[in-house]
Formats: sequence, structure tokens, C-alpha cells
Amino acid sequence: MIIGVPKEIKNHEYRVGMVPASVRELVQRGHQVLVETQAGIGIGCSDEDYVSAGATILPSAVEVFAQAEMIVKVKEPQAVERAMLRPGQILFTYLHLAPDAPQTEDLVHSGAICIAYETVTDAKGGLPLLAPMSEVAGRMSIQAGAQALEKSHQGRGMLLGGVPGVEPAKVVVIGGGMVGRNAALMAVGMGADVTILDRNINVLRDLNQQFENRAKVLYSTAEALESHITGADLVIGGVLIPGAAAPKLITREHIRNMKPGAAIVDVAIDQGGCAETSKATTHQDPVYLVDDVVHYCVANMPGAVPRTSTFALNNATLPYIIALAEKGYAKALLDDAHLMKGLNVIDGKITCEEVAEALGYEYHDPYGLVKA
Ligand SMILES: NC(=O)C1=CN([C@@H]2O[C@H](COP(=O)(O)OP(=O)(O)OC[C@H]3O[C@@H](n4cnc5c(N)ncnc54)[C@H](O)[C@@H]3O)[C@@H](O)[C@H]2O)C=CC1
Ligand SMILES: CC(=O)C(=O)O
Ligand SMILES: [Mg+2]
Repeated sequence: MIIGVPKEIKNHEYRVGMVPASVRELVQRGHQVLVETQAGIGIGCSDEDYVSAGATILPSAVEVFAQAEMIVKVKEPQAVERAMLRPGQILFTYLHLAPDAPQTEDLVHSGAICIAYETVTDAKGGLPLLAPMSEVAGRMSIQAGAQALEKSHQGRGMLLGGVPGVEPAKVVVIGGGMVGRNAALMAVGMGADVTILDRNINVLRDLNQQFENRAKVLYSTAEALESHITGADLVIGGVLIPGAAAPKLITREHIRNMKPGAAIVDVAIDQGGCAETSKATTHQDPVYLVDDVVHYCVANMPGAVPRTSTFALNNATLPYIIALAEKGYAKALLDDAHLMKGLNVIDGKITCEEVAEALGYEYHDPYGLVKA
């Protein structure tokens, strides 16, 4: 198969779809990998590193998209990239379609086979291709939140851990999955007063085991959300209903009642955000205020630490890239029900129920559309 890796073009996005070591694995199996010039520069990998691994360097994304049978990326395709997709071409990347009608419409019209990292599942009920970036974003959320609480960023002027004789900041983590657990780990490590809310009782049990008495673990009712959000210095939004738009658990009213200078890091912004007041921001201009509450809503947080993130992402994606290249998309999907969950769009039809429901498309059973 001919696999194409374009340079990412989203604001301050320095990750890349494949590291040279992944290219080598594909080339050794007889596949051809086309990499856009400078695609790996953000992670410190030069064109020469990719050539040594067996890649062919092309001068532009236009050529990569024109020649490749499968495009492997990181972020959802931007409008200019969507325009380069063609019927039957495989797109393997994050998509986050439920909150993104324009992208969904373009992918439907492209006729491409669009497999989203974030809806691929595993046998343990996890999301193996979302997990590594959620680990990164969860950990980063505390760094971002700590900065947001600084006075120069219009925060309350609090140190997360306090100092002897002065109270630490109250950090409330909504959603105790990959993002939440990693956020809590960092916040506890910095000495903050940490509360985690989730609705899954098994998740609560696991968190309780992991954190013992170092974090409070609570069931997420409307009442618990209200009292903890309005009492918080820093709220981390890490909820997810896979494939669906994020539930708006932090309301306009909560924001009004929060302390001036308190901060929200809405990691769930890539699924539309879990605060009614959230709108996506960029690494260039990451925060804004609503009712004196600092909002950080960067939808590609791991893009800021691209070396860590790209290697972590590739460790997870490589086996699936190999399966798609070796077997072709149809057999790869039909052989693996978990990879099939990643299929969001094929032949102009939506095959992810949550996306169809969120955006008013007809849902199509993927098994009716993917033919051996
Ligand atoms: N902004 C960014 O750069 C990044 C964003 N993300 C996003 O972060 C979000 C969370 O991802 P993960 O932690 O991997 O998901 P996850 O599935 O591991 O965890 C989500 C948790 O939310 C819980 N939840 C669902 N409804 C809830 C409710 N009403 N109250 C409390 N908890 C509830 C679930 O039980 C689950 O434990 C996703 O939207 C993901 O796409 C992930 C990586 C990077
Ligand atoms: C998951 C996601 O949105 C990211 O890594 O940018
Ligand atoms: Mg206020």
C-alpha cells in the first residue's frame, strides 16, 4: 500500500502521523511511505531520518494526498486537507466529528473511508488510540491550570500546592478516565486538594484504590457537580461519552457562581467541551474570561509536547496502520470489531451512531457497507 504522511497544519500542532521507526516497519513489509518534507521537524526528525527509514520525501501535501492510498495524520483534516481527499482513499486520524458539522459534511462528500482514532475500542472497554493523548492532556491540564491561576493570566493568584500555613488550591476533576486520572495524579503530586467525580462506580472504585486518601472520589450527581464546581479554584473537564458531543455539565449558572479568578481547563473541548461557556482556543491564544473565570480550551493540547506525544501515539497506532496496510481496509475492519468501531464515514455515509445522532444524519451499520 502507498501510505502518505502530510505535515500537520493546525495551529501550533507539531506532532506527526508516523515517526521514522514506524515508517521502517511499513517499508520492511513492502509498503511505500510518502512523507511531506519537514513533516517531522517538530519532533526533531529530519527528512534524512525519514529517508534512512525508507520513506520518500515529497515537497507538498498536495502530492502526498494525490499519491497515497491511505493518509495517516494526527489532527482532524483541516478544510484545505479535506478538499484533497478522494473517494476510496483511507483517512486514519483523530476526527472528533460529533461537534463539527462542517468537517463531517466535507468527509461525507469526499467519499473517503474515514477511521477515527478516538472511537477505536479494545477488549477491556477502553479507547486504545485516544488513551495515550489523554494521558498527555490530563497531565498537561494541571500545568495549564496552574498557569491560569497565576495573576498575570488573570487567575486568582494561587499556588496549587499552597505553602506551609496556607491552604492549597481546590482542584475538581470531572470525569475519572484517562484524562481525569492523569490530571489527578499531577495535582495530588503538587499538593493540591483534589476531588474527582465520575458516574461509573467501577471507575470510582479503581480511583479510590489508586489514590487512597490523597484524593476524594465522588459520584457525579447534579448536586455534587454544583457544589464542587462553584467551590473550586481549578476545574478540569475530562468527561467523555465515546463518539458523542460532550455533556454540558458545567452550566452558565455554575460559572456565574464560581470565585473570580478560578480557572477551567476543558480538556473535553475536542468533543465540544463540557462547559456551556467553552469555545475552542489555540496554543497561541489559549485562555479567555467569562464572568472572571479563566477558560483554557485548547483542542490539541498534546501538540505542545510533540516529542512525547508523537512517540506515545505511534506506539498505539502502529499495529492498526500495519493491519490496514497489510490486509486492506475491508479485511482489517471485518477481522477486528474494535477497529470497525473507528469507522465513522464510508462512501458518504455515517457509520458512528453518536455522530449520526449529534448531527442529524442517517446512521448506517458499517457491516452493511464494508464488503470483503
Ligand atoms: N483537548 C485535548 O487536547 C485532548 C482532549 N481529549 C479529550 O478528553 C476527553 C476525555 O478523554 P478520556 O479521559 O480518554 O476518556 P475516558 O473514557 O477515559 O474517561 C471519560 C470519563 O468520563 C466519565 N463520565 C461520563 N459522563 C460523566 C458524568 N456525567 N459525570 C462525570 N463523569 C462522567 C466516564 O465514566 C469516564 O470515566 C475526551 O473528549 C477526549 O477526546 C483527550 C486528549 C487530548
Ligand atoms: C485527542 C486529541 O484531540 C489530540 O490529541 O489532539
Ligand atoms: Mg463569578
